[in-house]
Amino acid sequence: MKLGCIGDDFTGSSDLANTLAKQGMRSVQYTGIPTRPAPPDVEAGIVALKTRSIPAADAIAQSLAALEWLRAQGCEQFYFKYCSTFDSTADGNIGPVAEALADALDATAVVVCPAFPGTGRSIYQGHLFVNDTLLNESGMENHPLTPMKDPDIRRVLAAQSKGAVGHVPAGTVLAGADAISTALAAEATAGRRLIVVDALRDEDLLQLGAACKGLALVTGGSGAALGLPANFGISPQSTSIWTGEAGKCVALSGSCSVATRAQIAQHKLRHSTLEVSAKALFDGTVTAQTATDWALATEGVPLIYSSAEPEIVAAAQAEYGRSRSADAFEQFFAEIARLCTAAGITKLLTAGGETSGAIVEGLSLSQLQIGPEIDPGVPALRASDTLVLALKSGNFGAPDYFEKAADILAGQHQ
Ligand SMILES: Nc1ncnc2c1ncn2[C@@H]1O[C@H](COP(=O)(O)OP(=O)(O)OP(=O)(O)O)[C@@H](O)[C@H]1O
Ligand SMILES: O=C(O)[C@@H](O)C(=O)CO
Repeated sequence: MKLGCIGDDFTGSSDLANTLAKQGMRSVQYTGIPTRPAPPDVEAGIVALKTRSIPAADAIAQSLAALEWLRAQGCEQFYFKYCSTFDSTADGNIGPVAEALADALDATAVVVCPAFPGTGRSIYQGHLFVNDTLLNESGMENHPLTPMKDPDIRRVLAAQSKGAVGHVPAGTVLAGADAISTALAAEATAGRRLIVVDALRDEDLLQLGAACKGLALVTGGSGAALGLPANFGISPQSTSIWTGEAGKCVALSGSCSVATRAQIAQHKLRHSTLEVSAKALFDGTVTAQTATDWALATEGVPLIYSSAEPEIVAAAQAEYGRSRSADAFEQFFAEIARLCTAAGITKLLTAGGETSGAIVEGLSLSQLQIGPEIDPGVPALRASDTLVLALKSGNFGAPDYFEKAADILAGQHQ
């Protein structure tokens, strides 16, 4: 294994695996830390954790354990994947985990770059944009678990970190890999170890990738990984043959992101949907069993969702508690996934990083093979001979995502 990756959530890990696979790396996504060595042909191992919004000390401990396993596989470079919208709480966990990994690896210059131009995320003057809006005006300010209220990534990171935060501005990035390398070294010499790097275009990320050759640790969204495979002499190639699965597809969404809500609205035009409110969940009016029974009896691509507008989520959190309602929905969806697969469902679509993490863990899926890209950042995945799935990050995907994803999981639209 050449590149060892640690993802702070499951959809984000599949986003990174998708990028590396498209760039030609033989990539496998692991659910948590594997207990056995990886086969020798795996070039990039992505250990997916669910550490984005847990206490920082737990996130550090799990990330260091993942690092240890990846080191034992012989990796030459390590990558910490977090969200392209820098999702984190006031306590972390991006800064604390990045610093702990840097300590463990003796890394003195660590790139911090959540840019992902393919999905509209760019960084200019240390500020993160989602398309043409600043992060804190993009809808992310209302995120149920990690509301992002400050677009200045340098300031957000500094508040979570022990050390000073550096910056490589766009002017330097546009000058290319050598200029970026020099600037990274200068920031490191000045004692600024975590260094936010501006990036607007894929070309900037390819230059950044070249500048990262030889650095022990790189951190970012999936975009900052774009140029890393080339450092290992690996070039883009077409992905392996995807055969898909016959049978029924069920979609589950606990994602309250703007993009998911638009996708649900579009899906409703042609398919049946079942909305589950926090009240229905806590009252027991809807259970995982009744929701599963509904899905199994419904034609098309049935979608069960708790996704709701920010005001509805805020009211549920006020009544039932933020983490209690999040946990209850996550366990609800995980149980539906277990019941569905036990009933012979072969295709699952899940929306939302936390939701997808709970489902993948609930199904005890140990590793995922990367298939074709459905939309930027979302690959089709094969979990076993009888189960394929796609884990969609909240704000990813086109409005027709659910129907398109179901088709691709079925082996159509190739
Ligand atoms: N109606 C609701 N009321 C309160 N909490 C909810 C509701 N629906 C979902 N949740 C919780 O909100 C959280 C949504 O986070 P999740 O990561 O799944 O989606 P997302 O934030 O859109 O995706 P991503 O993290 O990929 O951007 C989950 O913990 C989920 O259980
Ligand atoms: O980087 C992203 O935006 C996604 O891969 C993700 O992590 C969202 O949860």
